[in-house]
Amino acid sequence: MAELTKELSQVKGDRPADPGKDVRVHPNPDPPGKQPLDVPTGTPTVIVDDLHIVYRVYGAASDSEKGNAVNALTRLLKRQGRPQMKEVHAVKGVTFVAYHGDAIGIVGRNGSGKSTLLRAIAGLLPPHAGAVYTDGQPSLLGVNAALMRELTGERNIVLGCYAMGMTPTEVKEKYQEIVDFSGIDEFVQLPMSTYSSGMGARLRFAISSAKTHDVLLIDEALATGDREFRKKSEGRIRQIRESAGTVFLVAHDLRVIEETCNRVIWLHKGKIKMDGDPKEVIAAYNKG
Ligand SMILES: Nc1ncnc2c1ncn2[C@@H]1O[C@H](COP(=O)(O)OP(=O)(O)OP(=O)(O)O)[C@@H](O)[C@H]1O
Repeated sequence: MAELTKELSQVKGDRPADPGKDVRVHPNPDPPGKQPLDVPTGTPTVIVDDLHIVYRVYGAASDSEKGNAVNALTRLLKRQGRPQMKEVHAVKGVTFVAYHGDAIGIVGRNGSGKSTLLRAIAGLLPPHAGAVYTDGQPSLLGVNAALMRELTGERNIVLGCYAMGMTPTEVKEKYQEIVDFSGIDEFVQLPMSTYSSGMGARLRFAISSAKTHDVLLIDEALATGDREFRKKSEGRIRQIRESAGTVFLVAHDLRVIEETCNRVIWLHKGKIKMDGDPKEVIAAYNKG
């Protein structure tokens, strides 16, 4: 771990000092015998080092109890609760380095750990083991701009922009652009509870992408928009990449990934099965 941290600071040392940036580290104690990650030179934005994420579900039935009425009755008669704790090992030793300008698509079957990985990079889930190092503040689309259903689109835009750290002047400058990009028109004056799921997703994307992000994490947000909005969103993602950010994109629509990303990571049962050129990885994923 110390080796990795040293190498990261050496890589950062090659670049001009940027006081606005920081390196956030979400480490956990190394498992014994772990080898340090071999970090290639360049300008990494995210380093995921042998990351393990484990969910703990309290009160969950163990496998032997599932659907077993006798067990349920016995527990009831003995006045036993269900204290069992079940662990779900969602991400199992994932390691990779993302660079400035990367747009990385993450593919995998349902339950393979895609959303969990994004949430861990965003710092929303603590590692069980391993670590995530990020250069700057990662933003998970739709979470950082925490929108409130009972408030109007207008209020959500203003609050969402403030939540992302914009100044009042920046909010004023960006407001109309966000409304136009989202395409929600006069609905902006109505509470978000009146929006369709597609409209909500469009507004969320418009707010979140109005700010230049160091690391933008997008989880299926493009899936709900229509074709026209998807095209606009892809253009916005390209802009973010060009402004030297890094984008992670989870989408079940492989066309979106292929058209938007320069690299694809295939997760299978919590592990990386393949990491590389979008065409090659998607072809292998479609076969396997
Ligand atoms: N809050 C949670 N509590 C317990 N287990 C969870 C939780 N969230 C996810 N899991 C489990 O972790 C594993 C990975 O889930 P995750 O949502 O990351 O997969 P995914 O690849 O994003 O799936 P999908 O394509 O269906 O969205 C699954 O086994 C899932 O059941």
